[in-house]
Amino acid sequence: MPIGPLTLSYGFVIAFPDIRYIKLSFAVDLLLLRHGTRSHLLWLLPLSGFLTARSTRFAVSCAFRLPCWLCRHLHLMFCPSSAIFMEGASQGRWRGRYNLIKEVGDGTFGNVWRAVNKLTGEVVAIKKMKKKYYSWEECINLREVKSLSRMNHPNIVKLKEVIRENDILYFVFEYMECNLYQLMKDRPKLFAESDIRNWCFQVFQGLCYMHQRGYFHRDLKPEYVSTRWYRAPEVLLRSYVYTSKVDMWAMGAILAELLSLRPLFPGASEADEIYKICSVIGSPTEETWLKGLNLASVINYQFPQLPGVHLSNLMPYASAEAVNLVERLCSWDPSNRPTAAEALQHPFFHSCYYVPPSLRSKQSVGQRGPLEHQQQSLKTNNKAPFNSYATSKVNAPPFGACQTQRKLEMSNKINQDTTWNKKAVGSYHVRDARYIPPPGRKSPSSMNKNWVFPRGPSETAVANAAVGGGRWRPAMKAGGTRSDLGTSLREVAPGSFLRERPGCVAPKTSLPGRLLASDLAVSL
Ligand SMILES: Nc1ncnc2c1ncn2[C@@H]1O[C@H](COP(=O)(O)OP(=O)(O)OP(=O)(O)O)[C@@H](O)[C@H]1O
Repeated sequence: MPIGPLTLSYGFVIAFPDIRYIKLSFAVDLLLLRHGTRSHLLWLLPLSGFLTARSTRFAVSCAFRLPCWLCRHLHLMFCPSSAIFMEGASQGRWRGRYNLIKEVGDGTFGNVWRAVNKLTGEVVAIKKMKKKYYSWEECINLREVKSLSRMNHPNIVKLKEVIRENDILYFVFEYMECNLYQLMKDRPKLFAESDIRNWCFQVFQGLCYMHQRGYFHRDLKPEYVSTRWYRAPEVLLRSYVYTSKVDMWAMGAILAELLSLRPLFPGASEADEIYKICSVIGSPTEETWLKGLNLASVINYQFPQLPGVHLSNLMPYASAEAVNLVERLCSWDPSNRPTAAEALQHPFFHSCYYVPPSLRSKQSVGQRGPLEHQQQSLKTNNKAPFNSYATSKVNAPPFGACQTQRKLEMSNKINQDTTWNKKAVGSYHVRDARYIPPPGRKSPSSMNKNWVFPRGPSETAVANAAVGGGRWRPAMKAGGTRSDLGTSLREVAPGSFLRERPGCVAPKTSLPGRLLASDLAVSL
């Protein structure tokens, strides 16, 4: 009789009651003990041997795991925020608590399932990590876990539980019904700007919260699409140090995409990405981004010399405020981009703030709502409401001051008879506006039919300017490909998303704009 190992494993049956094969083994061995080795029960012996071998293996592994288990409980004792961490076993068959409905996504690091909590009926997203985790320490030190467990904001997707069972790690997130890509892809006409304002306001609130706590997302994008399109130039040029301003760049690109239903910088490669940026916002100069020129020279890269276009040509139906915000967010120099807190003060978001009725303009007439009317009266009185921001930026015009100017520029530019404008404005007719899918879903060549960039001789030159000589730079997130900018840059792997639910109106009370922050990085 295999008494020794069994005695050991019985002990662990108590500690880990939901390990089913141990329970089974326990039952079979009891049977053998009761009936001795009666011949008609001899057939049970091989089965018992097999189960006992498993029990032995389990017992040995438990002996190794026990210290980790104790560590985790000590950790829980001293770190209350980690109450979301659960050893699957101690939760008593956590799978029994959730109904897995269907797989909704397959990321680099895990598969995501839609599931329902049987007890509460709550719909959740369960992400099963592909890599095995052999200790709790490994799990607790994961960037995703460390950062998300500290975030508690209505516009940041909630990490509800972290479960480790049989060395497999599961994250239970609140479920997001929709993402920006899904919203845009079947969209037959442009979104109302009030909707875009509402969504972005919420995302900026989430970002503000996150940035103020020393974290940034660094992989904001509408969905599972090319991260490159939203990647800030300092990252493309492999700056050693980058900050939360990379999120602000991405938000500029996303806002523009929402306003026009076309990606703003749809680069087919890294070199092409920089080319696209130059062709939209104009090449950087010593005045606009000296540091960027230095970064480029370090990797032996030469910017194409392009004048850029007025963003209002690319989004002719966007308000001057919206265009101005995109312009500010997509500044070459990160220090010229507003912070999330500053962006929330931008005139584009004025109507998102509640103004008590007593302070609202008495003359609010016509079709404008009182808030919009008040905003309008601020404009006509030429009061830049947030002068502190405006004066702190030497090169940047104050938000309020530029509005009239931008409107004039916009109407002039739309009438200009250039190939760029003709094509851009023509393709932006509201009734024809359709989302241009990312290359993963449609080939870049077919995409170019809809997204026309001025092609000059420099484009090939830029692509060919992918020369060696640059140093390898550590990327903040592993994985990826060889850079076409010459050095072995590791691409910032896609990691996380911007989520929002459609149909929300009141930004302060509803929760559509969520940051799915699985790729949070700590600010340097
Ligand atoms: N909380 C959620 N609610 C709804 N769907 C989600 C949620 N989290 C993830 N998904 C879906 O699962 C997919 C994979 O998400 P996941 O976070 O694993 O990886 P990823 O960040 O998209 O990709 P990668 O890991 O390759 O960067 C997403 O594209 C999304 O469609």
